[in-house]
Amino acid sequence: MKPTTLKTPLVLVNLKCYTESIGNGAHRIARAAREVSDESGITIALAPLYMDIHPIIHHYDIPVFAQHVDPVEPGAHTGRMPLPAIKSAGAIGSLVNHSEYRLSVADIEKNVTALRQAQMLSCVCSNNVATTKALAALGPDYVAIEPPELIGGKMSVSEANPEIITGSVDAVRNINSSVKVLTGAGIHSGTCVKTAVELGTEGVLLASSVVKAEDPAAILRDLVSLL
Ligand SMILES: O=C(CO)COP(=O)(O)O
Repeated sequence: MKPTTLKTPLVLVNLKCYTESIGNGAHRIARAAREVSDESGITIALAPLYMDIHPIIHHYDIPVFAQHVDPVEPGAHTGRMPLPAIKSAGAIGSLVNHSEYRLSVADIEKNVTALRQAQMLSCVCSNNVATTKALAALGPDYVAIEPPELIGGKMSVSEANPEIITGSVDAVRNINSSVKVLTGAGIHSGTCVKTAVELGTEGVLLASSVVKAEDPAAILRDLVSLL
């Protein structure tokens, strides 16, 4: 089987657990992502709640990541989500170590290795340049640098902390140039996305500006407009 790859630049929307992401809300965002992706030719991937992975792929044919995967083998566990379950639902990869779901280094490594062995994509989240260096050494497909203090806010990482983006891009290139860098936190406009890409990233990981928008297609259109 060929390893999964995604065209860059990548816009990855994390639906988190927002009210707007539940049930029909997830379909509303997926429909918008399909529409804007078709119009623009830009890859828009989603990370929905687990139960929406399969329906979103089935109805909208969009690349889907899980928001998290548990570093456990299938077996006698209760309430966990082993990797083969997200794979069988159709996910092409998973976020790992999101700032809202931090893991130990040992568990991050376990997830990155398991995803690679399953020919799925790992997108490991990082909070600063030092952590980015350690995570890049694990060889994930993506490191997504998201300063936690900017997550969910109105000021984007591209505006507030461009140095963390360039620092992460440099650090990753020095450690493992095959790892792609995404950035996120507060991304809300085409200018934020353009700046992130000009600073050397392969795209963005974002949430609230799309998920909480009255018209998700309009904001997605703006986000990809300068690429
Ligand atoms: O945490 C994020 C994406 O995973 C970023 O969230 P916001 O786009 O809401 O700042």
